[in-house]
Amino acid sequence: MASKNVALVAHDNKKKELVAWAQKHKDHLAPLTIWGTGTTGRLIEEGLNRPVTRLLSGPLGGDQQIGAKIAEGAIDLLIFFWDPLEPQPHDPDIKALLRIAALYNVPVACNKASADFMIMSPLLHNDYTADAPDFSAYANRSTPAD
Ligand SMILES: O=C(CO)COP(=O)(O)O
Repeated sequence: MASKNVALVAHDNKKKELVAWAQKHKDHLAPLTIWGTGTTGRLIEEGLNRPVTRLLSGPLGGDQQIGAKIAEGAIDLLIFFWDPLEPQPHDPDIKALLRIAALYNVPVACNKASADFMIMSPLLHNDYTADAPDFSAYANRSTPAD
């Protein structure tokens, strides 16, 4: 079975929390391929001492790159500790990332408790595959498969 892919993203005030969370769940993360936005990815790499596929920093387009990977079906789980107390310069990109994850039926954890539930779920570690997104309500929208 190909390894599953998890994207880890955190805003600056939440980075320490995400690194500590990742260290706590090092064993659960071990079989997964980890993706991350630029700065988060570097901190996770250092914190776990293992490679992370790093994209651009969020404000420079990293959220959009993660969103594109989701649209391509490359991400199985998004853990995104966004900051509920501080506006970000790239708020539209953050909204877009959360939107695309909802659209493509990708599980999203936005805080430690939901991340705990998801990373320890047997569904993630067995051969569960989420339903493909159902676009039938949007019959006029074309996709490359049409
Ligand atoms: O801004 C981010 C997510 O919206 C994260 O970007 P960095 O990981 O580069 O800080």
